[in-house]
Amino acid sequence: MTALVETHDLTRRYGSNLALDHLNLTIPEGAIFGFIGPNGAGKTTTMRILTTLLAPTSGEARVAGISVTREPRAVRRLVGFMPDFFGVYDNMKSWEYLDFFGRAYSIPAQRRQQLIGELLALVDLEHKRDEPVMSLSRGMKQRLSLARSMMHDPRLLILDEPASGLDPRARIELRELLKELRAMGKTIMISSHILSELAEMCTHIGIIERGKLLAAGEVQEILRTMRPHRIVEIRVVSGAARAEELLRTHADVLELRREGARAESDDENAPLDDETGPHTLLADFAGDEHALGELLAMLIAAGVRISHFAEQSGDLEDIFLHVTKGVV
Ligand SMILES: Nc1ncnc2c1ncn2[C@@H]1O[C@H](COP(=O)(O)OP(=O)(O)OP(=O)(O)O)[C@@H](O)[C@H]1O
Repeated sequence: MTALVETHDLTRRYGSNLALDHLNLTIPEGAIFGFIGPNGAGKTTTMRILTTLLAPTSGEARVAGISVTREPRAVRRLVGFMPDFFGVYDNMKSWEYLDFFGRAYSIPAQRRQQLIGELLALVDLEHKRDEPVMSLSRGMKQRLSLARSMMHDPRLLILDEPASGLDPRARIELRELLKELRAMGKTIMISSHILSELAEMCTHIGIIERGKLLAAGEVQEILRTMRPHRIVEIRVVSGAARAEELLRTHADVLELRREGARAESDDENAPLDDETGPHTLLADFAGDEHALGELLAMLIAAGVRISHFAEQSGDLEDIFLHVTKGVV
């Protein structure tokens, strides 16, 4: 994949406050890139620079190879921005709101009409076409704002905290919408604190803190490299006591837990009884993929019957805490 966004030593100061500190970021074309960081990490600052709303103190940022500082007008044609707050114009109807921005982009009247219809359909707001913007729910306003950011058919969509303040249903709708946009060939950069939300909808993530990029790459790759070791979930239908015995003495099993077991439980050390099963065991496993295959074969050869044997996916929340340990 070629990079649509590239920053090189991007730095921004507000007085003595270093908001971005030599940030080197790459977003491949076609990616949904999740930009994760705690409050004040520098997410909005980065996004404002990429949308040409803010100048960097030093360093370079390019969209499709075009410099945001040298050719801002050309960059603006490529980028759609949805800020973390919804603009005013409350008295306008939904279609008028889009029409207003369409005029600002000098889109001819006839094309504008058609485009407004298409965009309202895309964000599922056709039924609100003639409703005043102020009567829309927060989720609907977000979607209208997203439609607005797409009026000029940008290649890159930059969405600042689009999931904040949305109820779970509106979040799912947003996620579906992002998938659709990706299928349309858009590259999307999205910021959030809601890490587990991003894991499901992003192809790539970058973790930023205090203006520095701590980790970046494909979601699966980050999950793999950032996790110290894998947790294997094993559901045992019969032979649980034998399974536990074998796992406890296995060199690659660093720790073994019974799912649902309480640490203070009296019978924690009593052998597992198949009558009360099936039992789920969680093994903290330090071996590689090959060793994992061997482990399964060994359990089966020992007569243990297993209905489920899988690596826990681990979520971004864990990784985020791991990467930013003690610094947040
Ligand atoms: N206009 C400004 N003037 C002075 N300092 C600013 C300004 N905008 C941002 N900052 C500072 O720059 C740093 C980065 O802020 P930024 O808004 O980019 O972070 P963020 O990751 O988007 O945070 P949040 O998740 O809270 O929106 C913070 O320390 C913030 O206080």
